Amino acid sequence: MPDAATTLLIIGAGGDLTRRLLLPGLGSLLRVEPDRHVVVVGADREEMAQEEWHRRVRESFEEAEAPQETVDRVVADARYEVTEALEVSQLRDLVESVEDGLVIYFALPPQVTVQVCRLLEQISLPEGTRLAMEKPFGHDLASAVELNRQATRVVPEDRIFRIDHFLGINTVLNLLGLRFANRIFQPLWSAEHIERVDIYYDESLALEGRAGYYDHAGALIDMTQSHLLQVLAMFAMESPASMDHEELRSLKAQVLRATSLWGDDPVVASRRARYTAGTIDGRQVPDYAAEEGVDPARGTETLAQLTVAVRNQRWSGVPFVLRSGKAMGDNRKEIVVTFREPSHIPDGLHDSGSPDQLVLELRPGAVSLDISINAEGDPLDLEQKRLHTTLGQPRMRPYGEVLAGILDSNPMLSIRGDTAEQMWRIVEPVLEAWRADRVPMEEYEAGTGGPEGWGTVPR
Ligand SMILES: O=C1O[C@H](COP(=O)(O)O)[C@@H](O)[C@H](O)[C@H]1O
Repeated sequence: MPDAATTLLIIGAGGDLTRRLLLPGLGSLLRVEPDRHVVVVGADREEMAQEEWHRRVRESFEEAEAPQETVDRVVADARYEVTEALEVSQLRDLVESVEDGLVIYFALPPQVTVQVCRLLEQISLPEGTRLAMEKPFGHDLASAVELNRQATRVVPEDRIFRIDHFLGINTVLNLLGLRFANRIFQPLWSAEHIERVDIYYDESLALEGRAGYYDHAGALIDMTQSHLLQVLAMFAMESPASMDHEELRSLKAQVLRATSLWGDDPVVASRRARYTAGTIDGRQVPDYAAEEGVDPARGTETLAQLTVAVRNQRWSGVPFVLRSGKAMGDNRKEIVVTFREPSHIPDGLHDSGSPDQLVLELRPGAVSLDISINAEGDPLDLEQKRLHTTLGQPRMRPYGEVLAGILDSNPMLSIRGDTAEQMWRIVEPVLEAWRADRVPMEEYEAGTGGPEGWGTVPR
């Protein structure tokens, strides 16, 4: 951890993301590394009293259980600047008011981020300035290309940090250890032994007051285009020689370049649905179209399923099914690896009839192996049994891990520009097909497992 101070300048500091994720994430990092020297400067166009900013920072840090001494020190250095970031003179004043190593954190929608980047080009930034950007990076492939072009005119690519907090989730990072430090899995990790891979991120949460953002994004952009494709890349990439960030990011980019829609057809490869009124854990959830702030005419999906192929020698013919939804009955957040049938089962051995499966629970963290063994009775009668272990508690919140990387100038847990473009390339045909209504919008009752028949691989 470097001794030098970093200024974390959050543009869009008044928004929901700063309060819900960024400040608590930073607090959790300070819990683990209480001596870190960071000056938190919030900037937004709305007036906010310094006391109010200090209160928000303090509350978030305390909630994350950062030590009191650290909280007091960081709060004392923190400040808020009323700034219209789309005014170049105000932006210049803001940047010039910062003394120490600067990270500009765009807690803004992509359309605004690109405009601020354009203005930054006209401003002389302190040496070594880093940019950190929230997803989505652009709203389609063309805008992602433009955002990348614009951002790299401000600072070089290795100083741009595109945030994906899933890369800071311990169970996602654990894919590296599980795959590359265990002889037992290395030879099995290919189409020769694996029949299919399902990546689920079903949430029982519904809109939670986020219609302003979510109704424009939908499940596909909110989760699949970003987080789930990153999980897929971690799952399917080739083996690195070391944990070098450039190598890891290149291997992820390589696998995403090889990824395309199943059957090369968005109609075959995708499904979408929206929740209707229902009950989740005794809580009444209204029809999505009736949620506050939703424009029913927009036709936003709250559940998306995408089947993709990774077209290389390792994965040829294996479907990867990516699914995520809101207002689901279960918080099913896991990767299910289904192995092929054994090549031969001796006559007289009574198999369980169920395939071997490795289940990697992302939240909460656990690993299970479902295999056929004799549990009781006739020793030649097999049944499916689960070997199960839970993972330890994460040392900090995912945003804390990601922020540590940014503050230390280590891009390992952030998305490289070419990768962001690849993720849009994969989903863009689906978005077009959905806009043209070529894929029906299905419905599911809130609190259920989604429409019937999902989860099967399309033919
Ligand atoms: O980025 C997002 O992620 C969350 C799910 O991640 P979690 O760490 O909170 O489980 C999702 O609910 C949200 O809609 C999305 O924007």
